[in-house]
Amino acid sequence: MAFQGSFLAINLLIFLANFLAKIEFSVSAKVLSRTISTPFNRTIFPSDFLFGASTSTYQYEGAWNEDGKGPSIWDTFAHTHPEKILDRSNGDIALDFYHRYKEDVKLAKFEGLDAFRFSIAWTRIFPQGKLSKGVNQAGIDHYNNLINEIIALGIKPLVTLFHWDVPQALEDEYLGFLSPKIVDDYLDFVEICFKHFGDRVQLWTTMNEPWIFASMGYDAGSLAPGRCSAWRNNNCSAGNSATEPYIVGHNMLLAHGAAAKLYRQKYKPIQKGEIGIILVSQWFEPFSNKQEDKRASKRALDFMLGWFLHPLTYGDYPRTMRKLLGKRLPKFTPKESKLVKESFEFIGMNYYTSNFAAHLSTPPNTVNISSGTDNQVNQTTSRNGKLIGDPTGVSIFYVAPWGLYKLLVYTKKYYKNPTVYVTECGMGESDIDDVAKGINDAQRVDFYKRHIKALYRSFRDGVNVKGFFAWSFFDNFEWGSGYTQRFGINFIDYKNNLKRYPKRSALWMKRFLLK
Ligand SMILES: N=C(CCCS[C@@H]1CC(=O)N(Cc2ccccc2)C1=O)N[C@@H]1O[C@H](CO[C@@H]2OC[C@@H](O)[C@H](O)[C@H]2O)[C@@H](O)[C@H](O)[C@H]1O
Repeated sequence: MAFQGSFLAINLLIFLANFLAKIEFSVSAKVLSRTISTPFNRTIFPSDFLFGASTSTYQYEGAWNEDGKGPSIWDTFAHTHPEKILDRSNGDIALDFYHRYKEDVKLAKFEGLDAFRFSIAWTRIFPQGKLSKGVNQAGIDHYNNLINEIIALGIKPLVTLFHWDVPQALEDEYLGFLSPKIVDDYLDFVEICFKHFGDRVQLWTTMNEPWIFASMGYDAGSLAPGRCSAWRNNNCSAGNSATEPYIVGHNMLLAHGAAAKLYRQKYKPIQKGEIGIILVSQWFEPFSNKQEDKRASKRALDFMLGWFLHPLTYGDYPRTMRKLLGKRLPKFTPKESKLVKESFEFIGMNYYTSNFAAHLSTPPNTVNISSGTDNQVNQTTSRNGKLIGDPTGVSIFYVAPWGLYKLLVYTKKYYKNPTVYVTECGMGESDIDDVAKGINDAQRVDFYKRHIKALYRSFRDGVNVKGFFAWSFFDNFEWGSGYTQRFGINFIDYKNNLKRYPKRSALWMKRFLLK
């Protein structure tokens, strides 16, 4: 197998890692004393703190039409809109994780991971999206085998039930999450998962990043299903960037609430697991000490994190959204508000980068309206000529570990200190094809050292954080960027049978985890 085939390479890498790690772990006491005592390894966190790595179906599995799987909107989107993918690629094969998961999970074990996050493809379970159109036993078998492989190696599965791959059949029938009809079909799907996998899965998340799905899929039109207003000129066949993101976000919250209610009433009493939802936010640093910029920062956080976490915590959208959006923002009925409020045991938080937030002096655009500008914030990545953080291979991401700390402390302060798992955190490089260059990811080692220290500071300051998952376990299909961006702690050689190679960051993680 590819992993065994590169075992010699790994031994050489371990030697390199040992040499480098002696440098990287001997962080000077002065530097650490300001934040944490030496040594810098997992023992500074509680023994049950989970360190893991994250993946997702469409970005990893491939086998897009194998073993009875039906098409998702991502299969359709990537096949019909190759122009929206930087390298015109798709996830038909991806990393072939569908067939190679046994060796891949063994690599996760080798690297010392406590937990492994993956998502379940709705259309492997319901090829036509709904129970009445048939259950695909081969899909159930696949995820049973994957979960059994993970458990057998003593690793904890953290399962994402929906990572953007809506069944195409439901998009065709009623436009997917634009319709409240999806709640019942989603509920049938998650119930099959609870029933068949819940005896071994203790950490469930209902969906990944509703903010990105709603904003990129229905405002920008850059991700599936690729809907947007005509004025965006983004080759969208239909859509309304001013209203559809909020309709979709609302139905996602209702679907989440219904799933959480089902789990808590019917499965949790027996299976004793926990259910949450995965949100994403940047940190928004006020551009200046001016009150208007501090208000802009709060507004930006309301429109990205609060859009979902405020209803989940308090039962309604943030006041700023209500005030600025008026009728464009759906209302919760009393029953819906009750369904959504406190409908989680933990929050998954995905963090990548920070922006400066400044008051927008120009009046809002009242002609070409989009959810992306509704917050009336001028977001920048530099201030007075100084970048917000070190640049990375992804033009919109800068290294800002302090932003993770601030975001977590903000969540503690404004959202009742929920239990949090950082379910994605990572950086990307671009235009790397050479294995030797790709595995020597010194910046990513520095990225993880700095972000785990920031995480520790938040933990020490009372944030109820329970885990940290790297995005991503492997380089993978990065949506609109295709395979041009690499976020993995393990390298994929796309030019040589998708061979896997641990990067320096994976070997650093292994030593940090004392494995
Ligand atoms: N990155 C995010 C959201 C970050 C929000 S911050 C900012 C806002 C925004 O529109 N984008 C672009 C974007 C677009 C699509 C997906 C992700 C990110 C941002 O990165 N989510 C996670 O990002 C991971 C990395 O996403 C990459 O981020 C950089 C983009 O250039 C690239 O296309 C995307 O795949 C995905 O692989 C995971 O599936 C997804 O859960």
